[in-house]
Amino acid sequence: MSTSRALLSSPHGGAGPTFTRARARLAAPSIPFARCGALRARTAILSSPAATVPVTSSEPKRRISRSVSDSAPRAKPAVLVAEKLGEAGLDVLRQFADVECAYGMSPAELLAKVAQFDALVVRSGTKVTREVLEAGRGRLRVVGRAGVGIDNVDLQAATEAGCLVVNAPTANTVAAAEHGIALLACMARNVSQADAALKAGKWQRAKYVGVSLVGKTLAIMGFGKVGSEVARRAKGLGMHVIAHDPYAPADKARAIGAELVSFEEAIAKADFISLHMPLTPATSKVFNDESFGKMKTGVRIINVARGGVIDEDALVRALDSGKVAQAALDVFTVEPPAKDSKLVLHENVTVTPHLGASTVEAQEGVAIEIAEAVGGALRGELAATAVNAPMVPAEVLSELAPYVSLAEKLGRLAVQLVAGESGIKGVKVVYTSARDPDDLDTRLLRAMVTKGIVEPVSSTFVNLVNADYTAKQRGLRIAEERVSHDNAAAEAPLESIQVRLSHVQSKFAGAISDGGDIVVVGRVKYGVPHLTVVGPYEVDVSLEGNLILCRQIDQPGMIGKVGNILGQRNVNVSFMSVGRTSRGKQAIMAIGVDEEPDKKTLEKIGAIPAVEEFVFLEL
Ligand SMILES: NC(=O)c1ccc[n+]([C@@H]2O[C@H](COP(=O)([O-])OP(=O)(O)OC[C@H]3O[C@@H](n4cnc5c(N)ncnc54)[C@H](O)[C@@H]3O)[C@@H](O)[C@H]2O)c1
Ligand SMILES: O=C(O)[C@H](O)COP(=O)(O)O
Repeated sequence: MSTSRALLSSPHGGAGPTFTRARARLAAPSIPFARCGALRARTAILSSPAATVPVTSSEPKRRISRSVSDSAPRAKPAVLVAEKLGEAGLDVLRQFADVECAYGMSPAELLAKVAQFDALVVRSGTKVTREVLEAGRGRLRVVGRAGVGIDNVDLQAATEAGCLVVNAPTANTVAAAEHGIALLACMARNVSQADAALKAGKWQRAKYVGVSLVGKTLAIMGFGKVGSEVARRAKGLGMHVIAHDPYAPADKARAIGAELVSFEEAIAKADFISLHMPLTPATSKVFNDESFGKMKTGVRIINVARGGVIDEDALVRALDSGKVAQAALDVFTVEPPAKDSKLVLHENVTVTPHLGASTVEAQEGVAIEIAEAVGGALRGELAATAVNAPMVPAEVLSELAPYVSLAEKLGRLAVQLVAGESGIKGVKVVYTSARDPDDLDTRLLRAMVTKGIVEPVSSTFVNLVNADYTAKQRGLRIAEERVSHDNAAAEAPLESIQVRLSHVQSKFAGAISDGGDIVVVGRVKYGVPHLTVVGPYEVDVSLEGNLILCRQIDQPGMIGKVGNILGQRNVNVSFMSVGRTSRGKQAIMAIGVDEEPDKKTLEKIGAIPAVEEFVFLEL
C-alpha cells in the first residue's frame, strides 16, 4: 500500500487549489445553466435558519436545525409572491405550498410580512435588502427571482443568513432579445416619435427619415444568453456584429458570426451598441462621459440590460451634443424613472417600461421555472439555478450522500470532545481516497464538517450556502488534505474521513492523538457512517443514535458490566466496540445507544472501578 498527501486548502475554510474544475464552474458568470430540475438531487443540507452565537460556548446544545430527512410530519411551507407571477407558476407553487400573492407591497409592508414565510418570490421590482433578509431570519430559506437579474437581491446578506437565492435564467432570454431587436428597429426608423406625432395630427414624413440597419456595425456588450440571441437576429438583418465580453468563449461568438473584441474597439467601431451585461460593481456606469467620448459621433444605443450600466446624466449630455444620435431604453437606474426625467422625455430617446421579459410566453415560462426551483430548494434539493451556492451535480450528490452524513457526524463528535473553555481555531479534514484529486469535490463535505462543528455549540444554522462564510466569521481555519490511497476500493469516492482539531483541550483524554490533537476518523460501511478511530484507538461503531465513549483498563467483563447498567435502565445498545493499544493496557469502549441515558446511569458507568473517564456524545 502506498499513500501520498496533497494539501487541498488552508485559509478560513475557502476552497483550495484542488478544486480548479469545480471552482471554474462557479466562477464563470456566463455558464448557461441547464433547465432547472435537470441537475438536482436530494440532500439534507438546506434546513431552517436560526440566529448566530460564538462557537466557543462550553456546553453542547441539542440539535436545532431541521433536515429533510427528519421524519416528523411538517406543515406545508408558506410562499410569499411579491410580484405578478404567471398563473402556471402559481399552480406549481400551490401543489406544495400555501401561497400568498401580495403584489405592490411597500418596503415596510414586506418587512412586516416576510418572517411568516419560508420562501419569497420576486421579479425586478422588489428590493430584497439586508433588512428584509434579517427580518426573515429564522424562517425564510429561499428567495426566488422570477427572471435573470439578481441585482435587486442582497446576495451577501442572503448568504450570511443561509438563505438560498434561485433565479429563472433561461425562460425570458428570447423575449429580451426580441425586445432588443424591436427597440433597435423602432429607434432607427423613429417609429414611436412618428406614431406620437401622427396621433397628434402631424404628418411629418421629412422629419422622421431614419437610418438603415443593413451593413451597419452592431456592438453587443455582454455576449451571454440575451446578447448572443440578439447577435443571431442582427446577423439575419444583415448587420456586421462585433461583441465585447471578457468571459465569453471566442468559438461561441465565431459560431454565430460575431467577432469578440476589446471594450475600446467595440465602442469605437460601432454604429449601434446594444447592452447585455449584468449590473455589477464592475459594470456600474461603465457607459459614461469618457466612454461616450470614444464612440463614433451619431452612435445609437440600446439598453435592455440594466439602467445602472449607463451614467444617465452623461447620456443626456451626449444626446444633447449629438455624440449619441439616439437611445432606446427599456431599463433605468431608478424604476420607474422620475416623471420629469430629462432622459425619458428626450426627443431622441425611445423608452419602454422594463418590458424585455414581458411576453405571455416568457412570463409563463419564468413562472414555471421559478416555481420549480423554489419547490426544489424548499425540499432540500440543490437547484441548478442556485445563485449563491455551489452547483453540485446530481450524480456527485448521490454518490457523496453517506459521506456527507459521515462528515457532519465526525464534526459533531469532535466538537463535543472539546473541553468547555477551549476555542476551536484549527480544523483539519483529511480525505483518504483512491480517486484522482480532480474527481473528488469536497465542498459539500467541508460544509458538513463545519455544520457538525458549529451547530452543536451554537444556535447557528449552517448549510452549503453559508458554511464557508460561517467558518470565516468564527475564525475557524478549515484545512483540507487529500491522501491518495493505492489500494482503497476504487469505486468508492472515499476510503475515510479524518477530522482533527488542533490546539484544544479535550474533556476526554482518550480522544487525543499522539500529536496532541483531538482526532476522529470514520468511514462508510454498507452505506452507513461508522466511527473507526478515536485518538490513537481503533474502534468500529455505527454512527446512529448517540454514543458513549469509555476509557478503561483493558480487562475481561467490561462490556458485560456496562451493558448490564444500560439494560437495567432500558437503554438499548445498538453497537459496541472495544479498541486498545495493547493487552492489559488502556482501552476505549465505544457504545452506540438508541436512547439518551439519564445522569444516574452515566454516573453508574463512571463508577465502575476500571473506568478512567467517559463521555456521552449526541450524534
Ligand atoms: N429588460 C429585461 O426585461 C431583461 C430581460 C432579461 C434579461 N435582462 C438583463 O439582461 C442582462 C443579460 O441577461 P442574460 O440572461 O443574457 O445574462 P447572461 O449571464 O447570460 O449574460 C451576461 C453576459 O455578460 C457578460 N459580462 C459580465 N461582465 C461583463 C463586462 N464587464 N463586460 C461585458 N460583458 C460582461 C457575462 O460574461 C455574460 O456572458 C442582465 O442584466 C439581465 O438582467 C433584462
Ligand atoms: O432580469 C430580468 O429577468 C429582466 O429584467 C426581467 O425583469 P422582470 O421580471 O421584472 O420583468
